[in-house]
Amino acid sequence: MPSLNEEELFLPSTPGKFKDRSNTMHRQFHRCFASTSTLFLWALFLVALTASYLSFQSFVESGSRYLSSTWGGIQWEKQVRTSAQIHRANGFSVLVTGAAGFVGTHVSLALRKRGDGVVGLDNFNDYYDPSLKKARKSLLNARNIFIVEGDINDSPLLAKLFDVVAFTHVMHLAAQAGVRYAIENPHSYVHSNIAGLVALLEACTTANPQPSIVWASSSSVYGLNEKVPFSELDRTDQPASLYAATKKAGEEITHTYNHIYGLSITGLRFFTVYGPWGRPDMAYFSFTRNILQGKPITVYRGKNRVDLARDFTYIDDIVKGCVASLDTAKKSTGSGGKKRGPAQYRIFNLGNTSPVTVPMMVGILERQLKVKAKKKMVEMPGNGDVPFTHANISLARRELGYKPTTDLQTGLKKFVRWYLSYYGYSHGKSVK
Ligand SMILES: O=C(O)[C@H]1O[C@H](OP(=O)(O)OP(=O)(O)OC[C@H]2O[C@@H](n3ccc(=O)[nH]c3=O)[C@H](O)[C@@H]2O)[C@H](O)[C@@H](O)[C@H]1O
Repeated sequence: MPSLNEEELFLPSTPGKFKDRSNTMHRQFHRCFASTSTLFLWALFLVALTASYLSFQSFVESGSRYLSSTWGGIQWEKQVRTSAQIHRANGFSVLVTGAAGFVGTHVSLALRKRGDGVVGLDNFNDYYDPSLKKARKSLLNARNIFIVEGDINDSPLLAKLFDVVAFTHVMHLAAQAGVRYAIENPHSYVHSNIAGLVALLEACTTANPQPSIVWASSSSVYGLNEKVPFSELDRTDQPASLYAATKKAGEEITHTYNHIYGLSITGLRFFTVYGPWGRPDMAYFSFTRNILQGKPITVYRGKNRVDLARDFTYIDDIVKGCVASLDTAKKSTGSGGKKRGPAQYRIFNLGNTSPVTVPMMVGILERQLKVKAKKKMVEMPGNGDVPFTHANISLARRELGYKPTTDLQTGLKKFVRWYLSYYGYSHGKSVK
């Protein structure tokens, strides 16, 4: 049986019909043309199929990003706008980064209390117990302050925030804190204190209007300086920790943005801030916990058994310094990403001006808690600590009217009262 040729394969057979050879050429041409256009149609179909598959994929991806994202959407924008609303004459709308942090929470509350609009931003990382940050968030939510959950490195998020609200000020407190933790996790400092800072400044630069920026530097920039008290005019090129180095870098970076883009910048060098809702990684906080739980505490000592000392500064005094900085900040001068004139650039020490040694701080805690600490005196490990800090605050006093009023005894009393009410205290064991 003869096999079917290609022509027959693709044409329906017409049994009993004579095949007219005179039309063969024409038919072949026609079929050839028909098969080319079929191929073309197939190719077109495949291209269309691939294109729709790819666009479906990107739709699915963006959709899932939207669904998994903690920000965005009409409801979210409404919450941001409402939170940013100003409730006093000539008030501010302030973006507070690190709003669920220790200082961020207190500053946000103070601003809201006087009628400023406040939108918080915090990534709720687990450097220390995130449940404390969530509790601070609840505190803020109860005062109608909305906290956006997100990272300062998230440029689309920052752009969106500035798109939704014309912030007059940014209070930038988000950072990787802690002096000694930098040995364990150096990259976290670069991520938050360098890359995150740059991402924020970029967003502020292109925002219209550009906000004025007040941000947290640190007393640690004075590093190994021996001349006391530390003045803003002193050298700051001998950092003893990566934390200090990133804060110092922040001062240089903000200066660059001030110079090129006209951003108004105020950097605040905080001196060992303490108080209610504080950071559990700090000595006064972890000592309190250990003392109550009957656990030993490690007290570092300097060379030749010299006690370490800090210019411990109470949170309420720091808040006053932050708010005064916002109040006295001049407007940024840039617009459309371009500088239009010189802009304000300031740096202030915010300390207490009366250093206290660490063993004295422990003594105060013992008296407040009515429990004797099990002290282990250990030579200060060379992991970033400095032997003492002491702020000269003349500049802040003159320019901001800054005047700290809380001594360590009074401040720790308030802290201990908060600690016991928050964590509870039963039979020497702290709960929660
Ligand atoms: O001013 C700042 O810019 C920084 O202040 C804070 O750093 P510090 O002044 O180092 O505070 P903190 O850790 O409470 O140690 C206090 C004292 O206790 C000693 N210390 C500490 C721990 C310990 O186990 N034993 C001990 O003796 C220790 O040797 C030190 O002498 C912030 O954490 C930091 O984020 C930054 O803001």
